[in-house]
This record gives sequence, C-alpha cells and structure tokens, in this order.
Amino acid sequence: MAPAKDPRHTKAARKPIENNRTLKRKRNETELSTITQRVEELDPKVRLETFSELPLSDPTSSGLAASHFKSLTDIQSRSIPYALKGRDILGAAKTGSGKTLAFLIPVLENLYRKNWTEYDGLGAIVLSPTRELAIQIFEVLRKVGRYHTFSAGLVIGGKSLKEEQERLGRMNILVCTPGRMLQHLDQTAELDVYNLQMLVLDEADRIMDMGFQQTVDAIVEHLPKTRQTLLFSATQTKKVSDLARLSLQDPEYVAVHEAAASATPSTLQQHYIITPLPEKLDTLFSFIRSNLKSKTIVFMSSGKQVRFVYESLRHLQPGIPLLHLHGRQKQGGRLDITTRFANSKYAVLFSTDVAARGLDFPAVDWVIQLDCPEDADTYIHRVGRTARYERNGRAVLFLDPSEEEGMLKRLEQKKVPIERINVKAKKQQSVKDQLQNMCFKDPELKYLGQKAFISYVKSIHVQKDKEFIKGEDSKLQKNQPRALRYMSSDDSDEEEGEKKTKTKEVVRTKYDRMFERRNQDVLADHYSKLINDDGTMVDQGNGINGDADEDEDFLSVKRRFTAGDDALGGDDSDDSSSSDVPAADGDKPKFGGEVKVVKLSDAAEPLIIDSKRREKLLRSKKKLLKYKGNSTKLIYDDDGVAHEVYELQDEDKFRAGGDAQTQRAKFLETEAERNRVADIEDKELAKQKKREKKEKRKAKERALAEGEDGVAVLAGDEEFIDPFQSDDGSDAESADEEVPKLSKHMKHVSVEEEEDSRKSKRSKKSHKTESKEPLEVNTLEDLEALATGLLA
Ligand SMILES: Nc1ncnc2c1ncn2[C@@H]1O[C@H](COP(=O)(O)OP(=O)(O)OP(=O)(O)O)[C@@H](O)[C@H]1O
Repeated sequence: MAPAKDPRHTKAARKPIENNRTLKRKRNETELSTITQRVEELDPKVRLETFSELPLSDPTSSGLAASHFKSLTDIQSRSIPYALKGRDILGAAKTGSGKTLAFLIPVLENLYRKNWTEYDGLGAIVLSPTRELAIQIFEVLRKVGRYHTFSAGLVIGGKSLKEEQERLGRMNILVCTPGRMLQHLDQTAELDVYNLQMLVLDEADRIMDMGFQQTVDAIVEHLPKTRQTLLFSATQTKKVSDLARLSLQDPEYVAVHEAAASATPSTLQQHYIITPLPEKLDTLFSFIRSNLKSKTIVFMSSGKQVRFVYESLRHLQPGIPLLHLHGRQKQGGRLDITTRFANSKYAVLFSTDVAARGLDFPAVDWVIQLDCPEDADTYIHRVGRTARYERNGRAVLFLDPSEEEGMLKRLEQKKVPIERINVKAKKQQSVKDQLQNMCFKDPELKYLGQKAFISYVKSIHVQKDKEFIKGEDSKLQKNQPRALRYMSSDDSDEEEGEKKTKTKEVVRTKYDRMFERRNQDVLADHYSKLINDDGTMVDQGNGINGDADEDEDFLSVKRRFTAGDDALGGDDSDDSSSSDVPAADGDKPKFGGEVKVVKLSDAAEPLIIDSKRREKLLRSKKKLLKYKGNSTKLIYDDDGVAHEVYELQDEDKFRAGGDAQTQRAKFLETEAERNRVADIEDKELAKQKKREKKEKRKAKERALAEGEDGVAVLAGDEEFIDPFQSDDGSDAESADEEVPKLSKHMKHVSVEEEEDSRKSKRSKKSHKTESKEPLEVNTLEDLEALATGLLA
C-alpha cells in the first residue's frame, strides 16, 4: 500500500504557503519602492521633529519604538535626511546629543533599501577609537536593529583571531576598533570588502589623529572608493587633508553647536579650582568624602597615576565604592568595570582618557579632572561624560597655578564657559600623614607612587602644548613628585625644598634622609637610581623613556616623528633603550636616554613612529614591506647594471606575448597562484611552530609542578619588580595566554600590577631562578575576582 501523503506536501496545501511568500515578497517590494521614493522626495533642509516623519523602514521604526526613541535630537534631524540620501557627512554636535543614532539609522536604512542580504557580504564598517565605545555602539545597533535580518559583528580583539576570522565572512555590518580591523583586512581571506557601501568614523577627529593615522590610512586603502562616508564627533575635524585621506565626496557639514554660545551642553555646570600639585590628593579625598551619594568620574593623565590614586584612596576607605579603568587592563576586566560603574548608583571611577570619549554611563553627577587635559578638545570630551541628553551634570577641573592661564585661554577659544570656585577650607582634609605612613608600611604602594610620578613627569614632558607650563620655575614645581611629596610629613620641609630648588641649593628633606638609610626596604636601590645627587631624574635603560604604560589614547599626546628624522639622533641598532618619548622640537631628550627610531630612509612614504608599540610592530619585516612600496623586477645587463624589465626587452618580442593588459592579467594570475601556495605552506609552518611552542610550555609547566612543594616563596629584594623594566605590553599577547601567578606577600596588589611584575620577572631571568617563582597559581578569573574583591 502506498504510504499516505503528508497533507503539508500536497499541492493544495503548498499553494497557500507559496501565495504567502509571494504576497510577502510583493509587500516588501512595494514597501521598498515607497520608502525609496520618499527618500528621494525628502527635503533635507526641512527640520523634522520625530522619527515617524522620516522615511524609515518598518524594521527600523519598530526598533526605535521598542527602544523608546520618539523625537529627534538636533543632530539627528539635521544629518539623517542627508545621510539617507547617500551624502557624505561631517557631523559635529555636543557630547551626549545622540550622534550614535545619527549614523546607525542611515547604516540600517541604506543597506535595507539596497535589499542587502547575507550574500552581499560586508555592507558597512563603523570604526570606534576604543573597545568600550565599540561595544556600546554595537549594543545600540542591536537594540534599534533588532527587527532587521542583517548580521552584525563586533571586532575589537580580545578573542583569538581565528575565532573571529571564521565569522567575519558572514557579516553585513561590523563595529570595530581600527587596529583589529586592519589586522583582519590584512589577514582574513574570508573578509571581502569590495562591495562595502558605508564607512562610519565615530569620534572621527580622534580616529584621524596621529595615533591612528597609519592604521586608518591602511584600512582606507583596502576599501572601495565609491562608498558613503560618515564622520561624527563632538570636536570635529574639518581639515581638507583629513577629508582627502578618506576620499570624502562633497561632504555635508552638519555642525549643530557651531552657532551655539557654548561647545558644551547647557545643562552642564563647569568650574575649576586652583590647587597646587602637592595638595591635589587632599582636595580629591575631601571632595569624595563630601560627595558619598554621587556618581563621579575622575580623569588622570596616565594609567600609573590612576593605579596609584586608586590604591591610595582605597586604603583610606572613603566610604564609597572605588573603581579604576585604564588601557593596560585586560579586556574582560575593563568590561566588567565599565558595566559595574554603569550599574552603580554611587561610585567613583578613576580613569585615563580611555573613558573620555563616547561612553554613555547613565546618571554621572560629577566629572573631576585631577590632571589637566592635554587640550581643550579632551576637556570637552571628558566633561561630556556627564550632563548627557538633557540631564544635569557638574564638572570640576583641578589646575595647578602654572596651568591656569594657558588652559583658560584655550577653553575660552573653544567656547567653554567655566568659572573659578574655591575649596571650602573647613571641608579640606589632609591625608598626607596617612599616605606617608601607608607608604612606609607598604612598599608596593610606595613603588606605585614612584611609577605614578614618573608617568606624570612623562605626561608633562610629552605634552603637545608647552604653553601650559610656564617658565622654568613652574616646570620645576610641576616636575616635583606628587606621590613622593606625600611621603614627606613636614610641610615646611617641602616648601623649603621648593625654595632651595630655585636657588639650586641642595636640600636634604626628611624624605631624602629616609632614603639615605641603606637597606631600609626593597626600593632603596631603585630610588637612588631614580634620583641623581642633584635631584634630577635620570633614565636607566628603559626607565622614564622606556616606561610605556600608555593605552591607545595616550599615544595621542605624543608628537610625530618621521623615520630618518636627524634631530632625533636615532640609532636603530640598539633596541633596548628605544623610546616613545620624543624630544622637544630640536631638543635633546630632557631626561637623558636617547630617543630611538627605526630608520627607514628608503621608505616609500614617511613612517610615523608615535608609540613604542608601533615602533616594535614596524620592526617586523612583514609590516615594513607595507612602507617600502611595491617591489620592481630588475634585470642585470652584462656590466652588472640593473634595468627595469621593459628597458631590455625587444618591443616586437614583447608584443608577441599579447597585448599589455593580457600579459599583465596573466602575470597577476600566476603570481597569485604562487602566493596562494606559499601562503598555505607558511600557515602550516606557523601552526607547527605554535604547536611546538605549546608543547614546550606544557612541558615546562609540568616540570615546575613536579618541583613545587606547596610552600609559597616570599620574594626577596632581588626578586622585586624593577621599576626600570619596560612594561610596554610588547609581550601582552603571550601574557594573556599564560596563567598568572600570585605571590602571597602581595596582598593588595592588583591584577595588572601582578601582570607587570610577572613580565618584569620573566625578562629579568638573571635575577632569579625557577624555584623562586611565586608558587600559587590562579586562573585569570580568580585574579580578577580577587582584585575586584579588594575594592573598598
Ligand atoms: N532621539 C533620542 N531620544 C531620546 N534619547 C536619545 C535620543 N538619541 C540619543 N538618545 C540618548 O542620549 C544619550 C547620548 O547619546 P549618544 O551616546 O549617541 O551621544 P553622543 O552625541 O554620541 O555623545 P558623545 O559625543 O559623548 O559620544 C544616550 O543615552 C542615548 O540613548
């Protein structure tokens, strides 16, 4: 007997399904053509008030409604119509004014109207300068784009390249950081950008500045020229050269705040206080104590500053949760911190400029700038973390007397209204004595203080705008260690010290005497290396100059150095003392130690070296090839003189091989095949090397485990972290893969500090033997949990 037919498969049953599909397709086609027509008819000069007035697709409209977005902000109503019409945009609007939707809606809509499907490949790239901001943009995209069928990916590193590579080929929209994007464009065969329709740069001025210059230029080289480009920032670049670099076509400049009285939100109250360097921590602590029911971000100039201030104040237990964020933390930890801060009602977040741009923490009450920002734009972005989207907020800038005039002038030029206020003397608390005691008791803290001081001096030294620091006296004063000053309990001593510095007399403060006592603690040696007899700083190997704690953001304060710049006196033969701290124009580096650059005089275009990490990267042959231009095939004649191929070839013979185009195509084809084969071999080789390395590491770990007797070894003097060891993150990737070890004596040490310590120890093999390695092994998660568990 023939089996009964599944009723769903009968002709009669199939018909309605097909009808449904056809109907749906027809509906979609009609919807598409209606929207397309509405977009064509849209007059971008007419100010619309609500999203419903815009010609948007159903999925976008539903996504906006589900996310409770109804009315348009100024920048949205002025830029979205142009962007929908396919125009390139230069969008500038105050912080917190809704720029993210101003570019995400056109991305979704323009791809939708083009009927973009998974088979069309990558349609749009959104670049963000930091990982945190990329994550945030991606979240907004997921929210408003939830009813679309596009696939979207977040490419920010932190995962294995391979894992990301496998997925990239299927993506329609990518939100990414420039470095990782370029890595994929260079290495991921599955990533095809030939069809790319849109490129978006959020915080465009930052992405276009010198920290990212090379990367962005290299990314753009990969992309098709005919595409739509959208640039957004609160502080926008209008430089023709920048626009040319991105091949912008007749861009529409939408500057919402250009005509406004101020460049910052009107709901933001801005003040500054004059607080000499030695009193900053007292003032900060007093401020925190008086604002326990607030959510505050405190910005500082470097990761080391952040760590020292965080550790110091944590020990003082001000009575509010403290968090800290800087670029050298692991990705997972950073994400955890931003999420915790976002979800906190009351907390203080100490941060570098990694959190200065774009981050949309809800309900931040105060932004404190403990260290003066490098320029007025950075000021604007930092204070923009509060008073977002019509909310109120307050910002206080701490200025050393030497910084007042210069900074105020720049803020005025940028239309930033700021008023001076004074600290109430009654509320001012001094924490000097407590900090001094803590530093005596806890060498870790003292060490952090020293590192913070070094990085502070360095941040002043590389400050682009030298006018901030006026006159030699103020420079001297500024260069005095904030952290070290806290170790002196005697104010009069300190003042005296300053006066004497001016008259070049040698003063022996209590603090000096303290360090003169030999073997007082593990840092005695380091201190004497650090401070010369005359009290000036000296560079020790990788000391000040090689001490690279910078996150991506910090790169931006460095001045540009082109390869082969004679004024630098670079010597590429010595890697060990290479530095990312450039000398003042035409000057010798201030703190001794030579500034080293890779010489690339034969580079096709000047190579910009603006960070140590970049310098290292560029030492790899593969990377360097990029700057050498295309190679040319040369043929030598009988006299050994090199000629271009065509010079020696007979024209008739050449023509016999077919026309130039065919020959070129043929040549490219054979070369591509050759490369493909070579590529496969290379990859196999790389895999094999990786396997061998892994096996070696495992064997080493096994040997170590067998040698352990379960007793933790306390680090002695010689094992202690050398402050002059570079922790520039050059081995960050390998460190990521390793299981961190925690020495039991380091009770309060943070995860990153532990990381630094491990790296230093690894590179200081001569100072220790295997058996002296700290024995307690934890997973990274354990360590992070431990670090966060230590929060006050
Ligand atoms: N049309 C809107 N209606 C209501 N809220 C909005 C609207 N557009 C944006 N927002 C909200 O305003 C806040 C700030 O938006 P967004 O982060 O896009 O600002 P921004 O201009 O990019 O700021 P920044 O310059 O600091 O990067 C967000 O919380 C966002 O949800």
